[in-house]
Amino acid sequence: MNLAIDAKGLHKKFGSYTAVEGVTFQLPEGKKMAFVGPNGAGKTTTIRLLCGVLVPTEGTAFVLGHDVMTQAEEIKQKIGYMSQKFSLYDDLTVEENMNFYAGVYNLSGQRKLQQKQKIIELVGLKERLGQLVQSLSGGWKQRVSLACALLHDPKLIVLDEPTAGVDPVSRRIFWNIINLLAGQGMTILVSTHYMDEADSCDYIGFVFNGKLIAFGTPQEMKEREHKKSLDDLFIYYVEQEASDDPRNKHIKKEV
Ligand SMILES: Nc1ncnc2c1ncn2[C@@H]1O[C@H](COP(=O)(O)OP(=O)(O)OP(=O)(O)O)[C@@H](O)[C@H]1O
Repeated sequence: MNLAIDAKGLHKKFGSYTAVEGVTFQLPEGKKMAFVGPNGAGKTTTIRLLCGVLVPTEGTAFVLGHDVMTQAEEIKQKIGYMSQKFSLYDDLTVEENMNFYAGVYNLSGQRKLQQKQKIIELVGLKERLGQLVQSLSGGWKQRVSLACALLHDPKLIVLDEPTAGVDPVSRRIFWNIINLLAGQGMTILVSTHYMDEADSCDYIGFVFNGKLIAFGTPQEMKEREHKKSLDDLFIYYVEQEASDDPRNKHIKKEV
């Protein structure tokens, strides 16, 4: 089994604050995984560690066989990363944004043309190419951002809350594209607050207080803990974690 991600004991401190604490998991190639957790739990920081954007304080991680400590540039060239804020240029058109990202990934000539054409079709952007990004709705911005992250044919795409604040129809269209890519063998890591999105993934990691408090397939976790839904399962894990940690006694009452 080839691993797309192999993380062991990842820690990240900002000053004296620990944002990520001992994150360990393995994601096989070709699988879909969701990080689920409340705001501030450490999902984005973990994602940024795995994408080679942040350097871990402790621990190791290999992404597509590359070490996050020493081969961050190789990782950035091989993965597609869609950050929470979409990282698009508002005052450029859709196509100009795609051209910019083609440059970032060193695409030129025939290959650039072919890749652009393929992705425009996949994501359904043909009618929007000349439109300024600032005039697009959130759903369209999300699709343009995905298109930019796919231009270089990455084997792994990492999506940080891609559907936050997006309408249900756009959310459905977006997931149809993601599932098409997964069907073609692409590995997907996505962070989300939507349990239905997480439930459709092969693996789920529940993140709370900087820790990966549970990891597994949705089915096996629900069966193991005798829970009907992911909501119940998540609350169960958070309560357990909170009751183990005297600093979190209040959480038990709140959830
Ligand atoms: N550069 C930084 N400097 C200091 N603290 C940071 C920095 N980046 C993140 N943090 C803190 O680390 C914690 C984890 O943040 P992170 O963005 O990873 O959470 P998250 O689970 O992605 O939350 P959200 O769902 O709101 O995006 C938060 O308390 C945040 O304020």
